[in-house]
Amino acid sequence: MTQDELKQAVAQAAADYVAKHAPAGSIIGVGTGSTANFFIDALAPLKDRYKGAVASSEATRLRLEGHGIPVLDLNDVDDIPVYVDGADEIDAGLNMIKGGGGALTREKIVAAVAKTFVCIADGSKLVETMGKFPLPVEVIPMARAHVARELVKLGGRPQERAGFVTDNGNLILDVHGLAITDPKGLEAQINQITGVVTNGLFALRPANICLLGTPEGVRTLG
Ligand SMILES: O=C[C@H](O)[C@H](O)[C@H](O)COP(=O)(O)O
Repeated sequence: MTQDELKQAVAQAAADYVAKHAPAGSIIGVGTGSTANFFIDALAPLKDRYKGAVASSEATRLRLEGHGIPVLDLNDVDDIPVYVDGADEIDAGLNMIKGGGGALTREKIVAAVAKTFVCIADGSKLVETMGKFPLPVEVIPMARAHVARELVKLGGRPQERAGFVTDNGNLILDVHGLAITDPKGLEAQINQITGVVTNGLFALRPANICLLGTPEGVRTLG
């Protein structure tokens, strides 16, 4: 199976999960990225069952609207039963690195509201120790040099993502060379650096389940 076929399989499994667990009339949280895009396509046939979706990025908003799925402002929503999103890396504890597409902050906000976070990923994303994928950190532009110096003190090699601006008007530092043995501790520590908006570790709010695409079928973790 190709990587896209694995992503499609987990996206369909997530749509089936939503159909089973999100009550009719509820609002679905939708992540960002290539795997989340397959999920949006799989969700489209179910759209009349739900009130709409909350999008974790402008790209996701456009794709949802392209399918005729109403997109709601998170400030008008109290309850998101299920949030579905991809990951760049995930470990056995369902901690994740996210933000390869730069949408980490809005993803973290939607995930904070959601009751259940369903991570969808092809098998290549499952790792023993996270950190091979450079950790994205969203930074207020005037704090770039200060935050980079602080990240070096933590043992990382930050690199500005060239020419990239987040949906929130900020920049991304991708931090190379971290072996993340304490994901919760590192997530909290990086978020303490003045000028950091948030970082791509999802360990303080990990996924609740992961639907993992393998050539043998979709495995459920968690
Ligand atoms: O900012 C992007 C998101 O965190 C994505 O969910 C993550 O990068 C995974 O993307 P993909 O499904 O394209 O591998």
